[in-house]
Amino acid sequence: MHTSFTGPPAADTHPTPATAEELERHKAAITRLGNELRALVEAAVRTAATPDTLHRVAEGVRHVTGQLTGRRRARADIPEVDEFPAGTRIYSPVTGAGSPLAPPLRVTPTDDGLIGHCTLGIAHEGPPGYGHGGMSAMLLDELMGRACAAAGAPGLTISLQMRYHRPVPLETPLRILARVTGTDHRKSFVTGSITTEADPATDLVTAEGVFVAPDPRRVRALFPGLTADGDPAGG
Ligand SMILES: CCCCCCCCCCCC(=O)SCCNC(=O)CCNC(=O)[C@H](O)C(C)(C)COP(=O)(O)OP(=O)(O)OC[C@H]1O[C@@H](n2cnc3c(N)ncnc32)[C@H](O)[C@@H]1OP(=O)(O)O
Repeated sequence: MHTSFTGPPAADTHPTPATAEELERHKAAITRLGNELRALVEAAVRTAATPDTLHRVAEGVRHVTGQLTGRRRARADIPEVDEFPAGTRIYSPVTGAGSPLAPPLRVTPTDDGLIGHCTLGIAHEGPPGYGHGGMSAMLLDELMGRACAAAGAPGLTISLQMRYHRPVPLETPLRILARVTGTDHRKSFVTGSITTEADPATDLVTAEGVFVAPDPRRVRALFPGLTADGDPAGG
């Protein structure tokens, strides 16, 4: 089990979860906080509250933030609830239930790749009422990278070619697909697309990417939180 937190224990924290049940409890708590944070972010970018109210809320948020800064994981640590690189990434800005940045994208396998489902909010806006192009790239980069991992060749993006055919509507259920189309040594070639759930025949965004499984001699340096066999470090 990976011990992901460092620094002195604080009085308001609990010991690192060790059992599967405790890990599930920890995941549920992280997810609950993520849900509340996403609601806060969406409310913050939508509100028409007065400056006085915004100042008052900002004070409250500052107080809340102060409750989470006592005990932190180090930058490259892999959270113990994660299954890196192919499974749960609980703080991923794309799929992470615990990240206020993530829609979050829910990923399931298909016959030949992966499918993701999410709905973008006003916090992800580019053109008024539509998704930011960088969000589309982030959704596709993540799902295409996960498709490589699901195919047994986890890798990092070395190129991502985006094509924006039509704007991506906000507050509309989306369907994202990713599929590995070929491999060449450590390289995987991957395609992806974004459509709405309601009209899966109309591509809004498509992408072609190349992902490279890092040279095994470089993996340790790139990801110090992993052991040589690819499992999270820490016993
Ligand atoms: C455990 C996994 C966890 C995987 C964890 C997955 C998390 C998914 C996250 C979502 C996806 C991301 O955001 S990924 C983050 C964005 N991407 C990155 O930061 C990657 C930055 N790039 C790198 O660090 C490096 O290029 C690596 C590690 C990917 C590859 O380095 P390497 O292992 O030393 O490999 P190297 O021998 O140089 O290259 C192998 C082949 O790929 C080609 N190649 C390498 N880099 C490039 C490049 N930038 N542009 C063009 N081609 C390139 C080389 O020419 C060579 O082709 P040939 O001569 O054999 O033909």
